[in-house]
Amino acid sequence: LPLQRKPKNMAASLFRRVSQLKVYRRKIHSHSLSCAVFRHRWMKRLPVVSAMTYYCHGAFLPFILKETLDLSKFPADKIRNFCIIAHIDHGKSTLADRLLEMTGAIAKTEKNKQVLDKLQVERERGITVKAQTASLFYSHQGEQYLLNLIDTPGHVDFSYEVSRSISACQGVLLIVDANQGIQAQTVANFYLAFEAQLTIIPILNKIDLKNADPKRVESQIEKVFDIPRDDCIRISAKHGTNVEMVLQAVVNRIPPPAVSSDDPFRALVFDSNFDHYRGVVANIAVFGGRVRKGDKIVSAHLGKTYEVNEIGLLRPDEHPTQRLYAGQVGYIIAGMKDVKEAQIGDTLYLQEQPVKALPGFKPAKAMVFAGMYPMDQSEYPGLRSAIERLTLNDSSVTVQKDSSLALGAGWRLGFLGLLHMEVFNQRLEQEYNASVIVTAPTVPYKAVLSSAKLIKEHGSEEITIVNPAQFPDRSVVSEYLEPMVLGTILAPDAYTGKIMALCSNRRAIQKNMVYIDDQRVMMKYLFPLNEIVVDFYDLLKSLSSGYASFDYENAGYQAADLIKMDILLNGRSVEELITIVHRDRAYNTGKAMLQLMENYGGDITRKMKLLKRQAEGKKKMRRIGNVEVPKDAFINVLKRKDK
Ligand SMILES: Nc1nc2c(ncn2[C@@H]2O[C@H](COP(=O)(O)OP(=O)(O)OP(=O)(O)O)[C@@H](O)[C@H]2O)c(=O)[nH]1
Repeated sequence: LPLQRKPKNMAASLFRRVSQLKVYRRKIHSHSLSCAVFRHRWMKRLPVVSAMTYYCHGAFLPFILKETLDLSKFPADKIRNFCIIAHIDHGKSTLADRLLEMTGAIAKTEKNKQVLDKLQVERERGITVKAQTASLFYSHQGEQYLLNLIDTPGHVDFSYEVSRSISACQGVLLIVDANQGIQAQTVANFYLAFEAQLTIIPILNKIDLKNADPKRVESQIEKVFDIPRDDCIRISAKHGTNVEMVLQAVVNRIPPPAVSSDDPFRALVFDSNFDHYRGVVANIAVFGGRVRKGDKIVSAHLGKTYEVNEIGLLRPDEHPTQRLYAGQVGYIIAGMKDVKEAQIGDTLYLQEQPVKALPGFKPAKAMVFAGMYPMDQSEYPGLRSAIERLTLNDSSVTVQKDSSLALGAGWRLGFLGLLHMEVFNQRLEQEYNASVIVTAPTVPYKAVLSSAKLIKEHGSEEITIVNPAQFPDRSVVSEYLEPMVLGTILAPDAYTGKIMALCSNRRAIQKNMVYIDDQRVMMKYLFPLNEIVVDFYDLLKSLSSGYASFDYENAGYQAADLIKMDILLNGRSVEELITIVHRDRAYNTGKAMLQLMENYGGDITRKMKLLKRQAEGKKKMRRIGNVEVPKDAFINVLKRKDK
């Protein structure tokens, strides 16, 4: 490719030259980071050439990568698979950017911020929602290494993504903000990696900050995780300080995957996406043997056979290769039409060489349920297809049809947590232009049935209740159970009193309390999930002036004195307002909901007068029992949202 002085001319000349080539998949932008993959028509038998162009500080840096990049040069001992884990905002994505730049996977430019955060919600909220993978080439002491980096989300709702990323790795970079120190998710993520017996490299980030206190944070790491302080690497991901040391530590400290290319092929599916043109793109970690284009592979879960259409590395964009070998991490496209065919945790093997499936993952369990309805019933088909398409890429969302007298036909969706639910909602709106009504979230309660007839009907003694309206009557139940979580709170000790009062108000039982240094306390509490799902985190943050952090893990079910609370409007129970509450909470919860109704009361009379004059006024009312309530008021009560 020719290099000319002016970037614009360069772009024009590049476009002229590639006009003979078939543009393959990617759009070309002349003024932004552009990545184009071209397939040469008259060189069919030769390797397909991928040209990547980068617009960087006013100059193009074109270079060519061959699709036939010979991955056999990277036997398992030259491979390191690792992920980055940390508390939210401690700098995972920023460090990932630096690692990508230093190994030449992306160009060094202001525009390339958080390149692994691809979704619009990720960029807007500044959080990582979906784990991403990038293969990096790194040369160390005269040897070439292939480093596979998996960037993971930090928020508790997405810890499922963390655990499955961990399963494809031998080591982790545990990042801790040198100013904030260890936080609740640092602890939770540490244990995920520790229990999986991965090598843990502690990294203190943001040492450039004025208030950074790496010494104090190193002693926290020593005390809480029992990792020698000398193992810590002090860096500034923002400025690139000492990031080279991180790469060296990855090569020197993390063991290579213990696999062999001579074994039969088997690969673990650790993530999958749906592409409308090419079907399912599955991310795999090869645990043995090798695979190439044209191979017939079988998915252990469904026993279905597929032909491999394309395989390759993620850098972080897809880069096709001829083969993938044991120890390597990449993607595979094999004509699967539905993400359910590439289940996360599934094993792929060659048709002619069946192998034992790898231990997969426990499926993600929905912990928060809410009703979702179209604003108007005429929008139902559009919303249905939007939900179907979005769940194709997020298999942790559960979907059940539901209907309501006031809101019409809709769905009851299950999410991993409240943020997960909000993100899903935001994606529906942004990516599919759908407007939805979401009802107040509830948690999955259980009931142990005592009636033989009902046990027979349900096929089991225990049933899960995700819709409060279906709460079985006490006369047929021997016991109600509620989901519990073990919460970890880290905060400066000045707030301990306030935090303890908040927790006891939420029916929590203290399990443990330790000082991690002379000022910070770590507390463990057993909480009913229902008590923390909506506003606990916000309250905790505000009463600790933002200093407390919180994380939780599932802790099974416990018997609870639950009741079903009906709300009567003009003497009739309204199905949508039925709530499951702990007996002690019933009065206050009921009062709060009525208060909300009352707050909208003024609006109701005002709106009634207004709407009477409008022909379409009727449409905006919902007939509930024998009372007409403006739709807005009703929806806001359902959402438990005050004016
Ligand atoms: N001063 C300073 N700021 C940093 C450094 N590294 C990251 N940051 C800033 O910290 C904020 C959070 O960084 P991210 O990389 O988005 O954090 P993250 O851990 O990936 O966050 P999640 O993906 O949401 O979990 C951003 O505003 C970064 O610019 C650093 O070394 N020094």
